[in-house]
Amino acid sequence: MVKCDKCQKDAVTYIRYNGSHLCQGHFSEFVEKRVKKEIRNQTNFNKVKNVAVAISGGKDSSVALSLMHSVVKERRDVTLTAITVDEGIENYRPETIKCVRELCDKLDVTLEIVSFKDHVGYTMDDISKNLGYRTPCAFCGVFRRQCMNAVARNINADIIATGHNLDDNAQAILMNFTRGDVERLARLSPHVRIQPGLIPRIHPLRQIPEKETYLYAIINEIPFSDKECPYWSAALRNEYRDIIDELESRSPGTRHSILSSYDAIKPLLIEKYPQKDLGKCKCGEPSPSGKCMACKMLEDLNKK
Ligand SMILES: Nc1ncnc2c1ncn2[C@@H]1O[C@H](COP(=O)(O)OP(=O)(O)OP(=O)(O)O)[C@@H](O)[C@H]1O
Repeated sequence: MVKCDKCQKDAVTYIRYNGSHLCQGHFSEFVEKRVKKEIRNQTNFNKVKNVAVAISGGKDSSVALSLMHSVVKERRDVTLTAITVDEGIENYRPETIKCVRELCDKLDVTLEIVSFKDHVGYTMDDISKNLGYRTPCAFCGVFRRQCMNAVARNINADIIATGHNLDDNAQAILMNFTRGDVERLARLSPHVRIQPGLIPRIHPLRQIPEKETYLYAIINEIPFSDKECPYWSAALRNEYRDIIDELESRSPGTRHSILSSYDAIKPLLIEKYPQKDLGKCKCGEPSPSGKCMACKMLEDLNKK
């Protein structure tokens, strides 16, 4: 059995991009150190007093909530709330919500659940029957972000932490580069600019590969669901996931390089694409151009 590089215990994993073998304890420490550093870098706790974590019940957001909880519990001046959006996806969301409740009970964190049905009038299963030229994920992403933002604003959250990991971040960066959507690159979260009505989103797990969050959740007995969304195969992201996986397997460390290149040019992107003042849509959500995307999509759906 291969031993841990830091002690005499058996290794549970090999980290290819830095060549280390780690036991359970040292692996957990390796993850926690980087996540806590990211939380500190992305959050100014002198100003942030009310933290929301968007949790779907998957491994990443469940790990994000657990680690945010371990940072926040040492601070009496900061409150933590979990937010879950119930999109109305049969055979998927009910099971994941069960896991969310279990974790919130375990950590004693207040949970706010908001449903598409109540917020936009349709479940995702209803919407999937009337997609038109759009993919289900196009609707789901827009409505979900709107629900998350509205709830976070209602509870006076200063930030929303999501479970986006290193793979998610590298995919988003590559996707926007290859599409030539440079302006959107400047706006990717973690958000560094504060916009009225839009609660900034942070990514505590942005340095952690997906496989590591999975292992961390298992080792630390964090309840989560690994059920897959039935609409997953339609996600545009999947193509970029395959490309990045291939690059990473040939050249370990590629995902970290994509992220650090992006971080190096982000200040220049922000300078080139200065923040547009956000107006307010009639629904109350911030929008750069009058009617927000969610209202436009809803109008399309109502016509059908
Ligand atoms: N239904 C939801 N309710 C609350 N937050 C959500 C929901 N779906 C996604 N999120 C947030 O957006 C992040 C990225 O979404 P994604 O679809 O990749 O998550 P997932 O695969 O369902 O689960 P996870 O990222 O937790 O493993 C999640 O980590 C979570 O923070």
